[in-house]
Amino acid sequence: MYVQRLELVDFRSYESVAVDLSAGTSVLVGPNGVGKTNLLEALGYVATLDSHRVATDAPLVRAGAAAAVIRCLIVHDGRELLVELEIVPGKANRARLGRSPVRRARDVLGALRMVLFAPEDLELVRGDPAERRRYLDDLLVARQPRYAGVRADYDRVVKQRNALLRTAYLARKTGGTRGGDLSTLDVWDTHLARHGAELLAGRLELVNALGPFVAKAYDAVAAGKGAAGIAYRSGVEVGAGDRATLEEALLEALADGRSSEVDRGVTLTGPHRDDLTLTLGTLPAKGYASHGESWSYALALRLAAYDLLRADGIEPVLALDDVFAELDAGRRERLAELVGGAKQLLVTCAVPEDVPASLRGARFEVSEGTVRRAD
Ligand SMILES: Nc1ncnc2c1ncn2[C@@H]1O[C@H](COP(=O)(O)OP(=O)(O)OP(=O)(O)O)[C@@H](O)[C@H]1O
Repeated sequence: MYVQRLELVDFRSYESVAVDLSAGTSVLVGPNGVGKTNLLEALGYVATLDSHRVATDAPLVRAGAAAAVIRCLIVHDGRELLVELEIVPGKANRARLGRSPVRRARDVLGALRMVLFAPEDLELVRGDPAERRRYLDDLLVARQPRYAGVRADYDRVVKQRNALLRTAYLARKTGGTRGGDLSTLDVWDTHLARHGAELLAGRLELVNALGPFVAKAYDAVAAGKGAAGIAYRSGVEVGAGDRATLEEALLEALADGRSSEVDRGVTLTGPHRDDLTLTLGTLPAKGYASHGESWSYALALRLAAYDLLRADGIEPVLALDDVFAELDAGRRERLAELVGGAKQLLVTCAVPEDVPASLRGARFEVSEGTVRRAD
């Protein structure tokens, strides 16, 4: 699959821009702050309905504008598919697929498969568990878009269960009598266990499949310095990892933890509290790995995601934001070898010489608000 055209209206720094791309490598060149990452971020948003840089949509809309539009023409198996997203902060996104409106924006997930590596990915190694959960869930959805619905159902249940626990907690704290009714908590436990087990089973299967790809990618990126290993860390006993066992385990854990949840007014059990453990040799990467090792690990996680999708028969778009400036000459060449065969590779850089000659495909010059083909 590859992106043939990207159009943006009032997205980030762009009032209106259109970029015609092709399969193979495209290098987006320009000084710092001119809007190179904004272009990749827009594509990433089409792929995940999320920004890799911000948690809310408001910064994605050009300052002073009310809404942003991303239009993206994708070519997959020789067929063209147009995806259009309108982002209005505080409201649900409006989406079109092939010019027809879709009921929910998440129906566009799967139209564009993309793996984006960006400097922010260092947080995958050094940041909170939420970063690693998002990495897993985005990949889960890229492999099987139905998981977008599973995740949304699970998030809704946690939110409603939390609201119930919180209301009871506040009622108790203020000595009130209203709002302290927890009689529906059992029903919410059942919902949480059902949706949670489905999400958990998906993540466990994913981590199993991903492990060898992470080890291989780290080895390639860091040239044999230590072995990278990943493991899923769950708050419940996962057993064989099948849905029925996980549902039971979650129900049991919810029953065991009921009193502390009621005491604290929040849901403490479930996949929304889990983590992906990253190790280098025998040590955890977080807290132990050097800057360079952490950076290589983050890159390896993205390259592994790319390789796994390819092994599934999905050829995603690969985007590398500002990656070559961080690497010495040897590592640059090795990375170029690893990614050079991508169906579509998008690379950003401030200094064109940082990008190995073997990757010099189409070149685009980015300057404030404009993108110009330069070769
Ligand atoms: N909502 C917005 N409205 C207007 N301008 C914005 C908005 N969000 C970001 N910008 C501008 O976009 C620019 C940053 O663009 P981007 O991050 O794409 O730069 P870049 O070319 O990738 O830079 P670098 O090489 O430093 O990574 C900044 O000048 C910022 O002020």
